[in-house]
Amino acid sequence: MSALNDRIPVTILTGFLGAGKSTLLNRILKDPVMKDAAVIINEFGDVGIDHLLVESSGDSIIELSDGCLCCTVRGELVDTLANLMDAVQTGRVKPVKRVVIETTGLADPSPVMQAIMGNPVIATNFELDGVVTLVDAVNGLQTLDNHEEARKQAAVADRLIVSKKTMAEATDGLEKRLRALNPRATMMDADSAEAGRAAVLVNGLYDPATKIADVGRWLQDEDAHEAHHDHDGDHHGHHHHDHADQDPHDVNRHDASIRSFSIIEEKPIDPMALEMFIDLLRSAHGEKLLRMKAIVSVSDRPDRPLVLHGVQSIFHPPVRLPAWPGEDRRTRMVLITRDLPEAFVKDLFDAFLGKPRIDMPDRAALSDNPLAIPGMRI
Ligand SMILES: Nc1nc2c(ncn2[C@@H]2O[C@H](COP(=O)(O)OP(=O)(O)OP(=O)(O)O)[C@@H](O)[C@H]2O)c(=O)[nH]1
Repeated sequence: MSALNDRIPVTILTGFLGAGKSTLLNRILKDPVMKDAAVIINEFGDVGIDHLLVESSGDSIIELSDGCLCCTVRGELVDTLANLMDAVQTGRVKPVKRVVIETTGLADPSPVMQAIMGNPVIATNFELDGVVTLVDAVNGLQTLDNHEEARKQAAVADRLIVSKKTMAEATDGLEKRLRALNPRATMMDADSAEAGRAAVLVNGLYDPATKIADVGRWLQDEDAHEAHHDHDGDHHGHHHHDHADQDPHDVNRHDASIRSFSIIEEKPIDPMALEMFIDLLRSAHGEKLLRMKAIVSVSDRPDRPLVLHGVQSIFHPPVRLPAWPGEDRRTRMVLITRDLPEAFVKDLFDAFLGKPRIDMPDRAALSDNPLAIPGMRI
């Protein structure tokens, strides 16, 4: 198959134990569009019952053995995806248009995302499309308090789906907290009709068929936000918004280390500077980088933006879009970090762009990093 053009989108469906992942997936699988989808379910515990709950099973439901996705199953997930690809290519199973991975409730989603992006064979054939996270309205707040994995699940989501709302007394607190943790994810109720449609699984940075990016969706309210906070005094030439930083009392102390912010740059970026910036970010601060998505104007081909996305130190091979998806031709990056302050990342970015500040090291001082970025040759 011709790589890159035909990559199969993979959606990760996550959410804490009992949040309603299987229930929602069952509904979604009834959507006729899902007949060409493969579902991979990661079990935790000895008895694999989830696959029995997923009613429309058949050949396309694949179950991983029990175990934590972050260690043993990561290799198994790679093997499973490789086998699936092989089965499709040799005609043993019908072509697959989408893969859904339902994670165990206890999983940190990052290793799952990395399994898709980090292996060259897998990344040639599959594209991480997005992360859909279910949050239970009854236990959600408490789960977020008690489990780092649950906070990460919510922070990296493209879509947040709140389940069991009818059973909860009030959901304002939970929704506010999810908003602070992840200002850009679209939020919906599990009970709503739209939550049960296959379209909830589609969150990609661009459509793999047309390569048209949906930047508006992944930047969410960026424009609305800019209208309210016009940072006129921003002498670095790009705007920034730390959504989680509005009111310190708004942010739960457990969530305080997780940040979501954007970097916007007007001028096209020198490819070497971009490469070095990403390289340093991922090699030196990878574990703090929960997620990054970017559409970049690169100075060698400013008419054809580059889409980058990564999780921790692992990045998908960059994709050149045929054209800009809209009028706005600025570089836009969205980062979700943990214990990595916005100001630090922005100073780093400025330094690589050749905008050093008096108290900051310049690009030359930062660029003696020996690590190369696989797939980052642009
Ligand atoms: N009222 C209500 N109940 C729900 C909803 N979603 C799930 N449930 C119930 O919650 C329980 C757990 O749902 P599952 O779909 O098994 O949850 P899960 O996230 O797959 O659970 P694990 O696989 O254990 O992590 C079941 O009894 C469901 O019927 C919802 O939106 N509303």
